[in-house]
Amino acid sequence: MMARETGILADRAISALFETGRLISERELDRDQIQPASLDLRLGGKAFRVRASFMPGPSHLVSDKLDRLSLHVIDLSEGAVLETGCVYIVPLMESLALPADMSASANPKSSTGRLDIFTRVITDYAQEFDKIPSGYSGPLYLEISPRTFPIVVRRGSRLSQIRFRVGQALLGEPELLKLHESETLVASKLPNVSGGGIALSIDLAGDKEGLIGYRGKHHTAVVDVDKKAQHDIYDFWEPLHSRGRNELILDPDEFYILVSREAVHVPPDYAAEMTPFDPLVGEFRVHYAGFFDPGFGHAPAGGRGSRAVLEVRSHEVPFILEDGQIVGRLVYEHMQEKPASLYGSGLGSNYQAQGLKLSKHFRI
Ligand SMILES: O=c1ccn([C@H]2C[C@H](O)[C@@H](COP(=O)(O)OP(=O)(O)OP(=O)(O)O)O2)c(=O)[nH]1
Repeated sequence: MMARETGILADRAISALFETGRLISERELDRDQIQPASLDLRLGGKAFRVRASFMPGPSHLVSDKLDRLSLHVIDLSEGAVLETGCVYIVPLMESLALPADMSASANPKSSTGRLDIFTRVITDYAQEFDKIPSGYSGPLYLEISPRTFPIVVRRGSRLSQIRFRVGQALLGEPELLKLHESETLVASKLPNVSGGGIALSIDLAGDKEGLIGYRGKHHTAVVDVDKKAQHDIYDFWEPLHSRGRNELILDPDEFYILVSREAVHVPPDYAAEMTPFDPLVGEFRVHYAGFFDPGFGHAPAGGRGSRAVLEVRSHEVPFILEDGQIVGRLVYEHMQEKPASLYGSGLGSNYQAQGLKLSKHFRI
């Protein structure tokens, strides 16, 4: 099939960006750094502990702000602990020289969101976080603020990811409904399409044992972001069980890992993104709206029945979530072309065919 002109760049096109000097990295790429529709971004060698988060604004470089706001510089070459409640800025190894018709957007990796590590990509002259305007040329920085667990990171750790886009690629509602009819995007009897996205609701009925989710513990040991299956779940998480009512009272400022009631499907020619549910409907939100890869939940890629894992917080007031309540929406975009490798097929993918799944750092 011919590549579309507009759309999200697939793996091959991301590799080509390196070859043409549109993407520059201070070190050779890691083997699995290019994903089906995104590139993982790597931390550089130092972290700046800053007093507070900031936006550079139209007339400032990030480095200008760091000169003013940096309290201490931390060497990441051997690894260092980033503490909860503190804000750090880390220059990333990758930088950009995008063509005029190409923009990009960034998001925490799902593993980062599941650890409640708040991250946002910042560019020079930025007026928005995680958005890289068309034609941007310059460095990338990552703001990091661990919320629940202190973490160990090092030069090369991958916390955030970036997607590249040519033109406008978002599916309108009629197109989204048509795709849902042929491909079942969200396995719901009554698909709810509105606000440009298809709704996901929460499962609070639980599994056979009535497990509905996990609540992060406080004052834990540190999590090394680069190590898989290192930690015992129960040292970091309190399991939550249904007590018959299929509801959960969200405690403000606690962090919850929950799961969607519906299975989710991203066909190979599309990429999806979860957007938080309208906060006007309740003072809670899916905290880290994330990227969903082409092939996630796709049966030929081993994904049948994959649910979406949801990272949920309530703000200001306690809030009762009920089984089946809408908590987020998936928006879909066209890929420019089908990726060479789909999510779940030989990329070391951690979450294909997942149910209620904590991040890869924990062992059962
Ligand atoms: O809020 C989210 C975001 C994503 N996902 C799923 C869909 C996505 O395709 C998959 C992997 O996401 P990502 O690539 O961001 O995670 P990762 O940490 O890089 O894991 P992997 O190593 O499996 O790519 O997790 C969720 O369940 N919930």
